[in-house]
Formats: sequence, C-alpha cells, structure tokens
Amino acid sequence: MLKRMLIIYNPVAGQRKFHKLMPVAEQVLEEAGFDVTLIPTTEQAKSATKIAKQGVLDGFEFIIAAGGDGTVNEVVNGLMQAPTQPIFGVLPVGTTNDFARALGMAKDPVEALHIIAAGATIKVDVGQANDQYFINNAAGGKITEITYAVKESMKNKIGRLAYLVSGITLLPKLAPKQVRITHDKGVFEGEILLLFGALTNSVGGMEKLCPPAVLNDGYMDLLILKKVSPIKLLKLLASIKNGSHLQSEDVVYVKTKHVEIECDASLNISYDGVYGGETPYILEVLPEKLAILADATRIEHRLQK
Ligand SMILES: Nc1ncnc2c1ncn2[C@@H]1O[C@H](COP(=O)(O)OP(=O)(O)OP(=O)(O)O)[C@@H](O)[C@H]1O
Repeated sequence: MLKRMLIIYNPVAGQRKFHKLMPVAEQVLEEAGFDVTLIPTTEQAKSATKIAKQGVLDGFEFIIAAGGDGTVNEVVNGLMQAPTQPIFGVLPVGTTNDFARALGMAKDPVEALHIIAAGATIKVDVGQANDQYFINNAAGGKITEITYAVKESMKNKIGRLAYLVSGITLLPKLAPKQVRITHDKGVFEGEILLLFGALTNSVGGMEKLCPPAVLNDGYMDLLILKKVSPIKLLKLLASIKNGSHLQSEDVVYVKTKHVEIECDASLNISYDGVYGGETPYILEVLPEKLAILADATRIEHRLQK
C-alpha cells in the first residue's frame, strides 16, 4: 500500500530552491513507495499552518515542510493544533535551515530527500511558548529582532548574509531589559541583553551557542546573557567559538522544563525566529512529542538513548 505524504512547500524560500527540486522529489519519494501530494504556501500569514492542520484531518500519514525555518515552524504549529500528529519531515530548501541542520539533514536537498525516503524516524521534543509551538528555540531581547527584521527581498538577493547585515545595523541599538525569569533551578532577576530557550544546538546558523542541547531529553537549554558593556559583549561573542561563554559570570545556563518570563517594560519574544509578541511568556517542553524522518546515526551525540 502506498503511504500518503503531503509536502507543504514554500515556493519563494531560499531563493526559490524547491522549484528545481520538485521533479526529483516526486521521483525519489514515489520510488520509495510514497503517494505524494504537493501544496504550495501562499503570501497569506501562517498559510502553512492551515495547510498542515487540514492535511492531518485529510489523513496524510506523512507531512513534510519544504522551506526554511519559518515554514518548518508554521507546519509544526499546524500539526500541534491537530488532534493527532502524523510523521513529520523537513526538506531544507530555505535560507538558514537551522532546525534541519540540528536534525542532521544533509545540506544537499537531494541527499536530504533520500533520508526522507528511507523512512526512519526519531522522536523529538517540541516547545510551547504561550499558545504557540516551537521546535528549535524561543528567544527574547532586542537581538532577536535580527531574524524578523530581515526582509524576504534581501534574503532572496543575498541569502544568509542578510542576517549579518541586519545584525550589524542592530548591534548599537541593543537595550538591556529588567526581567524576572523563573526556571526549574531558581529565579533570575536583573538586566539582560538576551535569553534563549534552546531545544537544539542550532541557532542563526551557529552551532556553538547552546552546544549541549539534546533533541529528545525533555529539557530546553536556557541561556541568559546579562547586561554587559559593548567591549565585554564582543569578548563574550568571541568566546562562543570555544564554548567558554557558558562558564562566564555574565551568562546563566541551565537545563529546565519550564520557564516563566516577566518584564515590566515588556520584552519581545520570538519562537523559531518568528515574532511572537511581548511578555509575559511561559515556555514549556513537551517531551518527544513529534516523530520526525531522520537518520539517527548522523546525530547520535544529540540524542538521549
Ligand atoms: N507564496 C509565497 N509568497 C511570498 N511569501 C511566502 C509564500 N509562502 C510563504 N511565504 C513567506 O515565507 C516566509 C517563510 O520563509 P521560510 O522560512 O520558509 O524560508 P526562508 O525565508 O528562505 O528561510 P529561513 O527562514 O530559513 O531564513 C514566511 O514569512 C511566509 O509568509
């Protein structure tokens, strides 16, 4: 019996990468025994969420997000809002593909297609941020504006470099915020530049910010960067390369299942790079909530046995 697979693809992601791949995708997956249906996302906000939710109701056994991290997040939200969750998959044809990298999907989309076609799955944690879901990270602070300040048009022209350009223009405007953050190990009160609740080690094209993050351990790695001078910030950013930032007195780093974020002045929160509004926010880990097509042998170090 053919296995019913829905591919929700973003036709404009990653400089329109999926367009060229479509015939190959259909061939590889049909040869592997999948009955493939393709639906494009639209300009309409959260279109992939709606398509995914309907896909579950229509009985697809496999739902694939073909796009960048924005599409992945929208599809995850659609699946999580549905009564049951089919097997999920990610075809990395976006600009940054942070989650796909954490999942060990090949950079080359054709190779990634073969991982999907093989049909092996792993279970991964999903995060809940108020009434939305994330699969990679939730973040707070001015620095997170880098991701949603990047214009689609700029990404289409210069790809990942767009994030760097946006980051450089935003750095001088970083403003610390007085917050109260409650986690499993205690309470942090003070001024911060940034907070991250990471389910994976892959953030904004980097893999060293939260290196110990495990995909299925039921914990998020909470990283809080306290207010520091610009010089200290540059030193800290440089220390990310060898991982020593995690030992800095200006960084709080804990594994936690639950986080509450309060800020009198209100703090912007994003989840998987999508703007999520302002505090108060509660972040929660839903352990091993989604089964995903992946090759576990490529990411053994990121999985709890
Ligand atoms: N048909 C479409 N036309 C224009 N925009 C679209 C369309 N479909 C989706 N979008 C928009 O694309 C954005 C998501 O892009 P996505 O994350 O998939 O790829 P990307 O931007 O290339 O990569 P990344 O998020 O990894 O940087 C969302 O803002 C969504 O509204």
